[in-house]
Amino acid sequence: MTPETDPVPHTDHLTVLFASQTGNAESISRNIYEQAQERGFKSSHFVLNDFAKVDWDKENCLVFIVSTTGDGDPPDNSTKFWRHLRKLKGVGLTKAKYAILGLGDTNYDNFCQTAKRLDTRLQELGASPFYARGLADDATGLEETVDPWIKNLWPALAHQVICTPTIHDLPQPHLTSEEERIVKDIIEKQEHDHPHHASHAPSSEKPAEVSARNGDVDVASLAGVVGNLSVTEKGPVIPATGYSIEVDFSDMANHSNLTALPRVPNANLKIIELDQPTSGTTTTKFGTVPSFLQTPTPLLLAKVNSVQCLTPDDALKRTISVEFGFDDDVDYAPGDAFGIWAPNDESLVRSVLAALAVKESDMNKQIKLDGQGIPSHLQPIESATLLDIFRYAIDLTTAPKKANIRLYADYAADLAEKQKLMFMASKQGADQFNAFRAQGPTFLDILHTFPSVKIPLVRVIETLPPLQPRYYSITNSPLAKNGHRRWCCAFNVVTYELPHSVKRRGVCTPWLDELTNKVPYGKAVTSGFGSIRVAMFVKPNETKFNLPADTSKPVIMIGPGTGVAPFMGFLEHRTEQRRIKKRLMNIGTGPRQHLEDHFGDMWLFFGCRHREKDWLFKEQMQEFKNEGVLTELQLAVSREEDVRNSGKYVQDLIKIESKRIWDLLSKKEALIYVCGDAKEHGGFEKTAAMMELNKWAQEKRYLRDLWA
Ligand SMILES: Cc1cc2nc3c(=O)[nH]c(=O)nc-3n(C[C@H](O)[C@H](O)[C@H](O)COP(=O)(O)O)c2cc1C
Repeated sequence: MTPETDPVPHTDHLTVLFASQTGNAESISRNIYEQAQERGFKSSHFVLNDFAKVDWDKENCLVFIVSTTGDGDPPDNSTKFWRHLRKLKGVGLTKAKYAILGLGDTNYDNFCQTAKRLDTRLQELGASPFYARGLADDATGLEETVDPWIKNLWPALAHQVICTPTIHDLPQPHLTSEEERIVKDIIEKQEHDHPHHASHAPSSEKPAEVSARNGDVDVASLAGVVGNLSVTEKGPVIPATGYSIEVDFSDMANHSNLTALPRVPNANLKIIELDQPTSGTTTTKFGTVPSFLQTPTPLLLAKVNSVQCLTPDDALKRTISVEFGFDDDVDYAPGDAFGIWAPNDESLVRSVLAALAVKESDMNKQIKLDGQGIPSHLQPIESATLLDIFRYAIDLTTAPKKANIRLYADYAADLAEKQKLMFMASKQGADQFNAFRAQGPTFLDILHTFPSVKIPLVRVIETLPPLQPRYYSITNSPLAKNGHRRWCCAFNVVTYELPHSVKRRGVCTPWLDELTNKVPYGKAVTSGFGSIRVAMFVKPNETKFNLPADTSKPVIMIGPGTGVAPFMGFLEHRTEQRRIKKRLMNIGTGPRQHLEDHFGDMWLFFGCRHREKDWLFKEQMQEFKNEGVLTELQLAVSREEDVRNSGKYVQDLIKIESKRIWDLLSKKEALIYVCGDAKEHGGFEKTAAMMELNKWAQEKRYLRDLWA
C-alpha cells in the first residue's frame, strides 16, 4: 500500500487509540500521545472500547496502536469497539485518515491479526491510510519496528494535522517514586559534576562511556569459572568472554525528565529444587534431548551422513553443506525447510551461570519452575537442569529489549550504572539504547558492562526471550534415491568481528561446524560423525515457495549466495521428475522434444564474489545444465576484475535479459522465485533484484501475483 500524503493539513486534531492486553500497546500509545502534545499537535488518547467518546464525524486523523492476543484475537479492551465496527455499514469514514501500528509475535500463527483486520475494515468503511502500517514483533524486540515507526510518524503527521507549537503543554512524566528518585539523582549528580550541563551549554569534555575496559575479560566477574574450568563430555570448556559495550552518555545530563519508561515485567516464577531427578529428557535409542523442546511437527533426531566444506580457506565466508539421515521416512517437498534446535554455546551458558553466581555443582541439579503466568515457552518444563534450560530454552545472544534494560536498572547496586540503564530505557535515551543494541550485546556482555547488576536467576529465566530454532532450506529432493531418509542443507558459518575486536557468532551454524569437526575444504567427509544426533523438525513452506504443480510452466530462480539452496532442491526434484516421466513415456532413445514438452524452462540467476572461491554447487549446476534440466545458467561475479559478458550482480543480469524474461512471463506464465539472505552481500542483490522486478510489476501491472 502506498502511503498518501496531503500537501496541506486538513484537520487540527489527532486522536490516538489503543487496544492492549498486557500493557505494551497502551504504553506505546501514551508515549505517542505525549510526544504529539510536546510537538504541538492537539491530541487526545483513548482505549478503543471508549470509542463512543470520539466524535467519528469530526476526528479525521486517527493513530491506532493495537496488539493481538489469544489465537489471533483482539485485546479484551477493544471487543466492544469490534462489535460496533462490524455493525457499521457503507463508507461513512471517507474523510478519515489513519495510521496503524500493530504489536504481535511471530511465534504465533496469526501475526498481528488485529492490526491487519483493522486496516482492512477501515478501508472497507472508506477511510484511507496516511502512513505505512507498522507490524512490530515481540519475538525479535518491538522497538526494532516501533522506534523508527514513531520517528517517521511525525513528518507524515505534519501533512495531516495542523501543528501549533505555541500550545506547548508539556505533559508530566509518569514515573514511580523509585524512578523519580533516580531521575532526581541524575540531575543532582550532573549539576554537581558538570555545572555547565545544567544550563544546557555544549560540553567540551570527552564523552562519558559505560566502561573504558573495552574488550578486556573481567575475570573476576566470571566467579565460579575462574580456576575451576568446567569439563563436559567434549573436554574442558573455555569461559566465554564478556565485552564491555561502549556508549556515549554525555547527552544524559541534558535530560531532567525521563519519560515512556517501559513496565518492568511481572515476577511470577519460582524455582523449586527437586531432591530426586524426574524424567526431564526425551530418551530415544539415539540419545537424549530435553523433553521440553516444542516442535510444530514431530521431533526428529537426525544423524550426520556427510559434511562438505564448499569454500576454500581464503574465501570471505565458510560455507558448509551437511547431509542428515533419518531411520524412518520423513515427508517433505522442495521449498520446505528444516528447523534445527541448536543449543546455546556451552562456554557462554556456563559463563552466564557463573556470572549469576550459580555454583558449578548446582548447574546439573534438577529444578522445577512454578508460579502463575509462566511464559509459554517455559510451561512445558516439568523438570530440567539449569544447564539445559540455559542451553535450550532461553535466548542469550539476541540484543535486549528496553523492558529488560529497565529491569536490569532495578537490580543495579551502583547508582551510575542504574542511571545509565534507566536512561537507555527511556524515550530520551533512545539514541544510546540504539547504539547499545547496535553492538549486539549478549546477556553476558550486559552483566560484564554493568557488573553491579545482581539479578536473581529466576528473573533471568522468565524475562529473557525464548531460544528459537534455526531454519534451513532443503537442497535435495525426496524423489531422489533414499530421498525420504535424508535431507541436505547449505549454510554460511556465522562468525564475525565487530569494531573493537568484539567477536560474535551465530547460535546454530558454528555449533554444527564444530560438532562435525570443522571439515576442510574439498570432498565430502562421510565418517567420524557416528554418535552425533541433531534435534530437528520439518517446517513446511507456507508461502507457496514450492515448484508449480504444472511442470510445463517455466521457472525463473534468483538466488545469490546461499540463497541458491532451495533451488538446488528444485533442480534435483526436476531431474527426478524428468527421469520418472521418461520411464513412463518409455521414451528411451526417442526424440528429446517429447520430454521437453512436459517441462518448462528452468533459469537460474546465481551471484557470487569469485568463481573460484564461492561459486557454491558449481559442479552440480553445470551437471544440471549439461543434462538439460537447467535451461539457462546466469552467473554474476561481483569481485573479479575481468568479468566479461556478464553483470556484477544478479540484478544486472536480469536487466540484460529483461526482454527474454518478459517473454517467458507474458507468453508462458513463468513463475519467478527470489531467495536470499538479506544480510548476505549487504542485502544488495536480493533487494535490488526485487526492486528491478517490482518496477516491472508496476510498469506492466502483471508480475505481482506471480511472486512465489
Ligand atoms: C497469551 C498471548 C497470546 C498472544 N497471541 C498472539 C497472536 O495470536 N498473534 C500475535 O501476533 N501475537 C500474539 N501475542 C503477542 C502479543 O501481541 C505481543 O506480546 C504484544 O507485544 C502484546 O502487547 P500488549 O501488551 O499491548 O497486549 C500473544 C501474547 C500473549 C501473551
